[in-house]
Amino acid sequence: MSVIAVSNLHKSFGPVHAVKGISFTVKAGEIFTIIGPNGAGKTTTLEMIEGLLQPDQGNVQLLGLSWSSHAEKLKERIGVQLQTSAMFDLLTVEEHLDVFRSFYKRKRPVSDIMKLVNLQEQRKQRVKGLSGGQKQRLAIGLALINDPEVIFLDEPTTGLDPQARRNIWEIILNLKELGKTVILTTHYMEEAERLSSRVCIVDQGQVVALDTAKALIQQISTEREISIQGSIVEHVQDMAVFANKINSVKRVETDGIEMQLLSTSPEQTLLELFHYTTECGYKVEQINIRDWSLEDVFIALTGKEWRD
Ligand SMILES: Nc1ncnc2c1ncn2[C@@H]1O[C@H](COP(=O)(O)OP(=O)(O)OP(=O)(O)O)[C@@H](O)[C@H]1O
Repeated sequence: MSVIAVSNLHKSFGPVHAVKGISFTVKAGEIFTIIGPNGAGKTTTLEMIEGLLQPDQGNVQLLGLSWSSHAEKLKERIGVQLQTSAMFDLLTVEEHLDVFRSFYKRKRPVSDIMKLVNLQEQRKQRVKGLSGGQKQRLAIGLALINDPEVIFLDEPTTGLDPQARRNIWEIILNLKELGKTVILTTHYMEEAERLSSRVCIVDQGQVVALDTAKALIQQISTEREISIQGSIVEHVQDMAVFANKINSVKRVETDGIEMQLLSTSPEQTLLELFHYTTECGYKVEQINIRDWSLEDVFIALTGKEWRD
């Protein structure tokens, strides 16, 4: 069943056509990630689904309901963490959760939330003393206080250090374990690849691609890049001549003691190549098989470099 169904969403701000006909559906229990560069239209799309912005055109169905007829019901059933959260510097973590809890009929115990977002030790700490990562975890905790079925997280890890980012990833994966549906936006390709059930790549207000990260990556190429480092330039040149004759090898380039191959079957290519180097007594110092990433998908589909 679709928890979210958006069709043909459009939104302009004056002359800026920020969202140009976005459509997708999100299934129950998915971590659905909208990824795209700055200004791609991610937040605008999210805010139209969250009921914070009125679309100029198009339709949003959330939990089978629409904002125009069921706003109050929907607010009880969703949780929203905005890109920037206004908090009260002098209130503690626990006090924040208590205040937000009072806004809802349906609620989860504060102790549960503190455990979920790993803030038990900071429960008596005032917000002004929290680190960036802790503040962000509290913002997520506030979005969870009504035990929502659908949780919207708008760039929850932007600006955080790698460890703090990983802590948030863990929370998001736990939400999936709890059966929640999570809609996430991010700039970070690695994050999208690690967390998402499906990834929606957005650029200039439009969906460029939508699928699992694995399927998107497979779609751009069945070829893999293999880098090999030898020890003597002449040997590497011989290896390149040999590699060029291997059926599964589509391209060979050398640069000094480095050789790069594009292969449709890395295992087969390496097997044949090692057979050759062993026979010739050539030394191979290092091998690296590069995985394609979502970044490669973005570049292949838009012709643009990814700007993190
Ligand atoms: N309230 C607004 N008034 C005017 N222009 C806006 C407004 N909100 C967004 N825009 C413009 O709409 C476009 C899409 O913005 P949006 O914030 O949705 O992008 P985004 O993908 O979320 O970007 P970021 O990753 O930087 O948050 C941008 O060109 C932005 O400047």
